[in-house]
Amino acid sequence: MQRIGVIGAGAWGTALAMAARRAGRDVVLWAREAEVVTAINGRHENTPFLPGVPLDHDIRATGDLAEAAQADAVLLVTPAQHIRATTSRLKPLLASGTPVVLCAKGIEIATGSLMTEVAAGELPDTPVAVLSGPTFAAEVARGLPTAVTLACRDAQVSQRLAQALGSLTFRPYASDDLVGAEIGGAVKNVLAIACGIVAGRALGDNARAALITRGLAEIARLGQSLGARPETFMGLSGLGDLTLTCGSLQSRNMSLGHALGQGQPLATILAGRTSVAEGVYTAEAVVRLAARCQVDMPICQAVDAILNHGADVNATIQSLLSRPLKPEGA
Ligand SMILES: NC(=O)C1=CN([C@@H]2O[C@H](COP(=O)(O)OP(=O)(O)OC[C@H]3O[C@@H](n4cnc5c(N)ncnc54)[C@H](OP(=O)(O)O)[C@@H]3O)[C@@H](O)[C@H]2O)C=CC1
Ligand SMILES: O=C(CO)COP(=O)(O)O
Repeated sequence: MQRIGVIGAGAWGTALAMAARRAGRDVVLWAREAEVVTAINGRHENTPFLPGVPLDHDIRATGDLAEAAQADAVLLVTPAQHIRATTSRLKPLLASGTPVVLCAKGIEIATGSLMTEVAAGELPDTPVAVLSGPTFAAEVARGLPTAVTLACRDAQVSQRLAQALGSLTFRPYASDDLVGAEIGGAVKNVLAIACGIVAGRALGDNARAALITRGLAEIARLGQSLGARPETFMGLSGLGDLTLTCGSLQSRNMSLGHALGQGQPLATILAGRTSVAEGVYTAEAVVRLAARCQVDMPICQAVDAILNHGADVNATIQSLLSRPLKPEGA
């Protein structure tokens, strides 16, 4: 797998392009916006989405999807709500058998589909993998040590992808639990908003630690109801990503929650941002999925109530604190 096509030149697609270059791969990076192509090819910086990070001069940005699709493997890194449209455009351009790695963290609002379900619908004969874990894009782009889960049903594909992307500072751990990996990545964004709200209300680190712990239980309950393995949630795509994203304002989701906690209206927060906070879109999808699976997820329900139903932050926190206590394992 020498040629890697990266579809989506946001912060994460750009960082993964850098990781693939560090692994010695030839990289073509597709961007939807011409200004991103120009910035990367001309100034070797993704100024709109990853400013201040020098990029490898051999990363070739393009606005031609076909060019990025002519690869030995494709990393799909557009935001979750755009994955279906992007895979639909990719389908006629992809050579048969080219592995597609799903790198977006979210659930499709319109259908409640996981990213692997979207890919199965649009690219039925394509081997897919899920890449997810504790990975702030700027740190990966700068070559700081990072480890991720790389889940794929086909162990050989997983091994080839890990060899293609792995390096001293980017360590893919193989798994075959795709559902577990993507549920962890999607739900942690909602929980990060909750932790941001707690931090923004200055409720303390004890409360944030309790929220992370109870939130991990919610992730595991939902994931296991969908057939995921419990041990996956103790791994990089579960506990690893949850603790990273719930512990740093580098997280777009946590920083959005922090602003909510400080009383800023959601519309005002979103108006001031160009980057995506997937939890804003995933919260409603998680609540609907949990209802279908008959799984109790009070923290995610609370975030959805605040984001989408005008619930008051203080009243929602009080309501969560007033819930009847359960045995710890429940
Ligand atoms: N940033 C990070 O640290 C990490 C992000 N991720 C995940 O990666 C995914 C991508 O996020 P990220 O790279 O951060 O994105 P950014 O917030 O950096 O940038 C937004 C991206 O969305 C793209 N976009 C906006 N509208 C559309 C559209 N209609 N069709 C296709 N693309 C569109 C933009 O492309 P354009 O400018 O061309 O419109 C741009 O690439 C998300 O699911 C995120 O959760 C995962 C791990 C780490
Ligand atoms: O997924 C990420 C880290 O693993 C990035 O988190 P945010 O999308 O909250 O910035």
